[in-house]
Amino acid sequence: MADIPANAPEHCPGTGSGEAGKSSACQGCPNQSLCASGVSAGPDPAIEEIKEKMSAVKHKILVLSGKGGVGKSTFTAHLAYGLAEDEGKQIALLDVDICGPSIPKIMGLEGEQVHQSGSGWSPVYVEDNLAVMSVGFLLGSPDDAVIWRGPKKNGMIKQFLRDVDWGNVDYLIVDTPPGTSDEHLSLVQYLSASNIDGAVIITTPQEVSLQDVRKEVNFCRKVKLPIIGVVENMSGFICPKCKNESKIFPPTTGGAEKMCNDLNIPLLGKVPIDMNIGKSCDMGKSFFTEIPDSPSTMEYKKIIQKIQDFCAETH
Ligand SMILES: Nc1ncnc2c1ncn2[C@@H]1O[C@H](COP(=O)(O)OP(=O)(O)OP(=O)(O)O)[C@@H](O)[C@H]1O
Repeated sequence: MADIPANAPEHCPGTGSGEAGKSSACQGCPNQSLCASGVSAGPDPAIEEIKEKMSAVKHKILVLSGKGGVGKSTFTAHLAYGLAEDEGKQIALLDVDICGPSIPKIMGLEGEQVHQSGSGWSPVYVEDNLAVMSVGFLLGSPDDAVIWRGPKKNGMIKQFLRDVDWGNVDYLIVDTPPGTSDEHLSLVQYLSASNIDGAVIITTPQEVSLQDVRKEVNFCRKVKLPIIGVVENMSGFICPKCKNESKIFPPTTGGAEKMCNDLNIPLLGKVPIDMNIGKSCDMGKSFFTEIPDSPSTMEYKKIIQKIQDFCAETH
């Protein structure tokens, strides 16, 4: 008997049917590649196991972007650093940017490996209260390419969510690939029973990036993923000498602010360009400790506070 998901399009053939993901009714459905991969045929016992594991994780946040290169992984790393400043809180960062894992480099963890213990895969610790897991830890060299089809990516995400020994966690932050791909569908499928707090979407002020954010917002709405808000990154450059601001990527359509107003979603903040951000990331160090008084650091921290406030209101 075919199982019809709640957000299915009209004439959905159902996840248990041979037509799942392949019929004309599936075109444009956010679940299409997931259904076509066959992972949703029949109840997946991993969902219950993941739900059990995730019951020890208080807040879950996905970091998304429409385009690549807009600063999503940099933001994710600094969200984790910022939250971990409260030593009483346990933070976990999961990098599921399977084809381009940059978190190990940004956080100075290149060459680290994952160890298997009796209670699962042990994550790599940046601080006592900041644990990281990335597909990058499973590759032989940072130059190795991951060329996987949907079902294999789905299997890896399942393992990451079910088998990593995070312990009790206050915030799990997930760095995702740009766009909406197999990885996003798998995450939503596996975490849907586990109360995701919501998604933070990163963009630059340019229309070319904002256009893809609108798609991202549609995706979130279709799969019922709450949107915590949008971060406009690389939002101008403040000259360290004269303090004048130059718009390096001038918005032609009103930038993220207008888009957020139009779509009725919060704009969490605008992070200016700071050349030292790239430098800190290349050195694998936190920009917050490297340049604590940068306008970008201050804006990041305001945004992190807003995200904490959002999560505190949800549960
Ligand atoms: N506010 C900023 N000011 C200056 N440089 C920045 C800023 N934010 C990010 N960068 C730099 O921009 C580049 C891209 O950032 P990042 O790798 O985080 O993007 P991304 O969106 O995760 O890309 P992808 O999804 O393709 O991996 C990096 O070199 C990073 O150091």
